[in-house]
Amino acid sequence: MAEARIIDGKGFAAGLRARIGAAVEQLRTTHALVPGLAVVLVGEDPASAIYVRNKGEQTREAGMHSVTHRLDASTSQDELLRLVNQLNNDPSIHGILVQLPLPGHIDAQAVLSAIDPAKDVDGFHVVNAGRLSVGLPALVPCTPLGCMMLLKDTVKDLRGMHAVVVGRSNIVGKPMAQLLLQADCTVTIAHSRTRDLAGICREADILVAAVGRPEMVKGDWIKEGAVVIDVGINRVPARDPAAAAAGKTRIVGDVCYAEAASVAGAITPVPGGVGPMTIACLLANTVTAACRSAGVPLPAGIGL
Ligand SMILES: NC(=O)C1=CN([C@@H]2O[C@H](COP(=O)(O)OP(=O)(O)OC[C@H]3O[C@@H](n4cnc5c(N)ncnc54)[C@H](OP(=O)(O)O)[C@@H]3O)[C@@H](O)[C@H]2O)C=CC1
Ligand SMILES: Nc1nc(=O)c2c([nH]1)NC[C@@H]1CN(c3ccc(C(=O)N[C@@H](CCC(=O)O)C(=O)O)cc3)C=[N+]21
Ligand SMILES: [Mg+2]
Repeated sequence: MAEARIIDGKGFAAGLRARIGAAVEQLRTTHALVPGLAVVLVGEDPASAIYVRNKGEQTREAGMHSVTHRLDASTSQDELLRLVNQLNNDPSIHGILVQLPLPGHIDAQAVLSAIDPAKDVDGFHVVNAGRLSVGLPALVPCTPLGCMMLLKDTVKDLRGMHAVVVGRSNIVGKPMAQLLLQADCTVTIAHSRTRDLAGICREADILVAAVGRPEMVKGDWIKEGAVVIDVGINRVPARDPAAAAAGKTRIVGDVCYAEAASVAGAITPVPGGVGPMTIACLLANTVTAACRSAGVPLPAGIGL
């Protein structure tokens, strides 16, 4: 069997950002509309700090307005809610993202519920989750949206395919399953209590792994020719023992890539697969939110 086709999320994301940049330029010149994104980071989590910096840079590169609020880890829930409320009422801001995880003393659900659903570019508010599940226009969570764009680009006709999603979180697994269902896939959602996970995965034409366990999905869990979307971002010790001893790390997915690549028909790498799509879709959602708030038609080429 030939090696799997590598799904180039990094390249696809660069193309999407270019289309977003062109759309932003159009909105500015024809509607005097500049989409604005506010990212809120509470505390010092180093991984989160990198993503937040990338989000700010890529937002500005696309010609959008970008603000980042870095708050101390000791910030109270009330202070955070006040900031969210201020951003809800700021007409220059069309999208609000509060980086997760939040420190333990803050109720994340209370904060997410305080975001104006029209500015909820993460798509985590119950109003957007509900709209997605009943098939109304919604802001769709960025990671599943990005996975879906890659799938539609990879597979000609998704209808009737058996999609298995491993993971049922509100931010990845559940909305991913909703989007696959909307695309007429037959969807199985697996999780930590699923019996015979390997056997169920082996039935998948499309396998989405969003588990958070390094290289859990093995090559013999994958059907010959299946499309594998690896959402996992797991930091593990560097391959070189000396480097590992010095604390160096590398990133791997939830799928054992080396094994999977000789069985699958197509697969996303980690890094360079789903991750870059997540940030590009955040920019896309911000443009979508800005257009809806201004009553301007959505630009073509930046959605599903
Ligand atoms: N590329 C990107 O842009 C993004 C990547 N991620 C990455 O995706 C992964 C998943 O993230 P997220 O959904 O937030 O994680 P969560 O921890 O919220 O959810 C993990 C899910 O996996 C299930 N699970 C855990 N262990 C097993 C197991 N042994 N067998 C089967 N299922 C299992 C859990 O089941 P149960 O519900 O029963 O506990 C749960 O539903 C992480 O690696 C994360 O870093 C996340 C967001 C964006
Ligand atoms: N409110 C909120 N929304 C999120 O969307 C959100 C969040 N909180 N908390 C953390 C997770 C994780 N996440 C990623 C974004 C980009 C990459 C990414 O760009 N990855 C690159 C680089 C990986 C690297 O080298 O670090 C890649 O996979 O190629 C990964 C993961 C968004 N998340
Ligand atoms: Mg990736």
